[in-house]
Amino acid sequence: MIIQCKNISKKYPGTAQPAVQNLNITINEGEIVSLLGPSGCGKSTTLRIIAGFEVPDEGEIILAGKQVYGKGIWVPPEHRDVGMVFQDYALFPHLNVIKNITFGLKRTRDLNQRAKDLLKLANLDGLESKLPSELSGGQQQRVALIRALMRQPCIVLMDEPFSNLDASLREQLRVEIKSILKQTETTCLFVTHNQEEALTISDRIIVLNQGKIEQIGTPEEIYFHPKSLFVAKFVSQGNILEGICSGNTIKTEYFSLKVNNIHKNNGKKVNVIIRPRGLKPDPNGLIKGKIEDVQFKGESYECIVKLFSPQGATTNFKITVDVQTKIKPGIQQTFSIDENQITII
Ligand SMILES: Nc1ncnc2c1ncn2[C@@H]1O[C@H](COP(=O)(O)OP(=O)(O)OP(=O)(O)O)[C@@H](O)[C@H]1O
Repeated sequence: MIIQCKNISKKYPGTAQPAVQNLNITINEGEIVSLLGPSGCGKSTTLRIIAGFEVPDEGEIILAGKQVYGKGIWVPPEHRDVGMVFQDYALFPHLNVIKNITFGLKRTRDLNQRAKDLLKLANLDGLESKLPSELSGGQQQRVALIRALMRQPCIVLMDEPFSNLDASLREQLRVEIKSILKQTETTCLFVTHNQEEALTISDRIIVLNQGKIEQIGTPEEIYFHPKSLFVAKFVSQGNILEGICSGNTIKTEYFSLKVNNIHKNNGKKVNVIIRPRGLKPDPNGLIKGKIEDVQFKGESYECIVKLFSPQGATTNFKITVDVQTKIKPGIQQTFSIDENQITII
């Protein structure tokens, strides 16, 4: 185990709520784990506590088997053996690439070889003598990662590493950074508020809400089996309807669904979460709606559909359909439900 955080809590002076509360986190060697949550949920505080830039009020932190906080011990950041990668790259502007990545290290033959290998792996070979200002944002972020890796830290901590880049570059860099981390067998904890980013890059995701852990799991577990409404809404952008179980049917205000294994909930209220691909245009479908908005996303359309209840109520659903689907704003459309895209909580 590379990181063990036990019952970490931190409240900043003068604030009403703790920034993080009773966090228990373990990260295994070679894992890429993301801390995912909305602004202010405590992601950066958690990362900074692990790095040693913030001191928690209580708990214990063990990094690569060494106690760095708790039981009367506090190890300063420079002795924690962690590498940091920041949103704004934090490269030395007056030093070229090779000097940036070897800064503060003894230039031995082994070190030079390591620098060469890592630059090649990050597709930066040939750029050794360039200054940061002569590089693109994606190249600068890869230099920042290589600089962290040069010291062979037990873990790399990344705080929103992609957020300064535009959307297409961000997607490309995610793939490149993941590949570098995996090829170097680096353990990594990274912070993001972007659910798509967390789903694509992580082996496991820790979802934080108001300083507490909502759920920890693989991207698939978090996406397909959210344990709370918060996770369902935040991670899978699910549409939520209240329903009542009756036999193997759930009745909602807008439609009824046949669902297996819900007999034990007979008569109970549940929440039905329908992910964006759960409502499918179907000429034989029984659910009626009106397309309110259509956004082209390249591989798919993201649409807002207004559903009508028999009693005259309406609600807006966010759905995703393939680009082959004939859909445009203003049309009436019938839909069916894809049971694989539903979670009952
Ligand atoms: N130095 C500080 N002093 C007082 N309160 C702070 C301090 N740093 C953070 N906070 C508060 O602690 C809470 C958690 O902040 P934190 O920055 O960890 O959240 P975050 O999830 O990283 O948010 P963001 O994505 O916006 O950076 C917030 O309510 C924030 O206002």
